[in-house]
Amino acid sequence: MKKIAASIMCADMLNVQTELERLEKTDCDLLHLDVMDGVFVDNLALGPEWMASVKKQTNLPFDIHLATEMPEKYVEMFRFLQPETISFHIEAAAHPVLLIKRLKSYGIKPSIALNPVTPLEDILPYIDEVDQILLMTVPTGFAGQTFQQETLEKLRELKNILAQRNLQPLIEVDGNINTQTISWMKKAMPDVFVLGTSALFQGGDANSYQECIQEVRQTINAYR
Ligand SMILES: O=C(CO)[C@H](O)[C@H](O)COP(=O)(O)O
Repeated sequence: MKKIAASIMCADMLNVQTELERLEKTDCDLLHLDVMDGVFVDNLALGPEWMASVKKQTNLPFDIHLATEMPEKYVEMFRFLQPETISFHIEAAAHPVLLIKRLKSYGIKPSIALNPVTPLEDILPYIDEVDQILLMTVPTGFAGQTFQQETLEKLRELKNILAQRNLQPLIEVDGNINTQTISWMKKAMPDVFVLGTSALFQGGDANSYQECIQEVRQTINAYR
């Protein structure tokens, strides 16, 4: 079953409760939460206390993306939220194997993230240890960017490698994900689709959110 994650940093931040209520009425599967430290990326986003308040208002499982240096430190900071998944960047992790083990010991699914410019080779030593691979389709850091076409080849290559090695971590894609960019992935469909400003959060209401998610699901199903 393919999963849809709503990227809450793209929501109307002055009306978060309403946004969460709208998402609860859809068949969205996950809440994607970006942590940005102003160092790994030139942006700041989403702290642990704010997320704790969000958790009280939603039943959606948390899919946390650490767009940070020192992911080891941030895992300790965010683990109390009991997220389903935490993604950390291969570019930032000092000891990926230890971090993966630690996440597992906390009952959190480890996910390894990579930016469009990062070669796939950098994550290959770890792909048999993780539950998910987060393939960024724009440079991590900002909403509203343009899809990087070269990530399509990376996606195909990753799918081939996983098939050859008989591995089944989920592939998550994030960055300018909408029905058009999903249609470009028809040769290699990912498993988890993060929806931000380019599909979901466009100032609509609960109905338009559900329509958007249905349309995205139809597009995914058309190419499976
Ligand atoms: O990854 C992100 C920013 O780096 C956000 O999670 C978000 O998904 C961006 O979505 P969009 O590109 O549709 O605005």
